[in-house]
Amino acid sequence: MPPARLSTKLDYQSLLDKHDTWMFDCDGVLWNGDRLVDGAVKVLEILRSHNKSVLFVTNNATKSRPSYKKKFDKLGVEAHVDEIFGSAYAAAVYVSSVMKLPKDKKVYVVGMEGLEQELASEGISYIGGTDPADATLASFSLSSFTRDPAVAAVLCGLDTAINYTKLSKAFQYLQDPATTFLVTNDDSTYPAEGGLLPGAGAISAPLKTASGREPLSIGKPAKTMLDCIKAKHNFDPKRTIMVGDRLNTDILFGQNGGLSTLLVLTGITHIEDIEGPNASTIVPEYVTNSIGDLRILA
Ligand SMILES: O=C(O)[C@H](O)[C@H](O)COP(=O)(O)O
Ligand SMILES: [Mg+2]
Repeated sequence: MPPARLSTKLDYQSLLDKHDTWMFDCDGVLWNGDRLVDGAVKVLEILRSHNKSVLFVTNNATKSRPSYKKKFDKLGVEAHVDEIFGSAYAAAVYVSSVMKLPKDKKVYVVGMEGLEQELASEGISYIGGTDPADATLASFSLSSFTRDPAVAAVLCGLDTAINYTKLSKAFQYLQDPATTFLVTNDDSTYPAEGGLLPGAGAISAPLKTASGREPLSIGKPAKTMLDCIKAKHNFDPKRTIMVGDRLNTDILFGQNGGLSTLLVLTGITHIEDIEGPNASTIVPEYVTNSIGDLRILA
């Protein structure tokens, strides 16, 4: 069944009446890079004025929840830290609460401050990440590498300072099948301001190729992220809607969780991805151009 294309005030009013909890993806929905989508602030205000629960669910692992709160504040978007769920947070919770990584073990991180901060918040020891010693474009020599025997997992997320040294070190650990291979998410591209950039999936791809291993992906569409939200918020899946810009993460995440799904066309997905001969098999329930369209409810 094709998605319902929202257009009239009645369409948006009906969506508002049917859903108490609104989960918003961030990149490509609320903003692209640091550029807000037109109407995003107003729409969130309208939803809150109707006593709707608003949550933010992002696969972007570059920031911790407190760091995201600073971005929300800087952009003038009302958000509370406990409404924000990022894949860095979900990955840290997974390592601590699901893997139950022993205290004498460590994680080798390919990623940025967000991942490090969330791991630290969960009491997880890590190496790698933004370690200045790894921030080099020099070629990598194994003669200068000493494996840390405490490393029991490799965790890879979006790293805009990726280099051969980080990939080489992570790969050393991944050659041991006992080392757990985790990625925060698999997004192939990142919807930045003005266009697309390589996403987290493009950062972990070299490790998958070199190791021949498939990692466990924590972020959307996996249920781990929803489990993290359920641990902090009560919501009725039947009266919850996931608003996203990527079919194989946001919309699939919503479908996997039994949520309604609203696709917006301000990020990754274009109308030809859901209509016509090359349409995806992942079909959102609703589609609208932008979350700004919901300003009609003002
Ligand atoms: O590359 C990535 O990690 C993702 O493209 C990006 O961060 C997605 O973020 P989201 O759309 O889930 O907010
Ligand atoms: Mg997105």
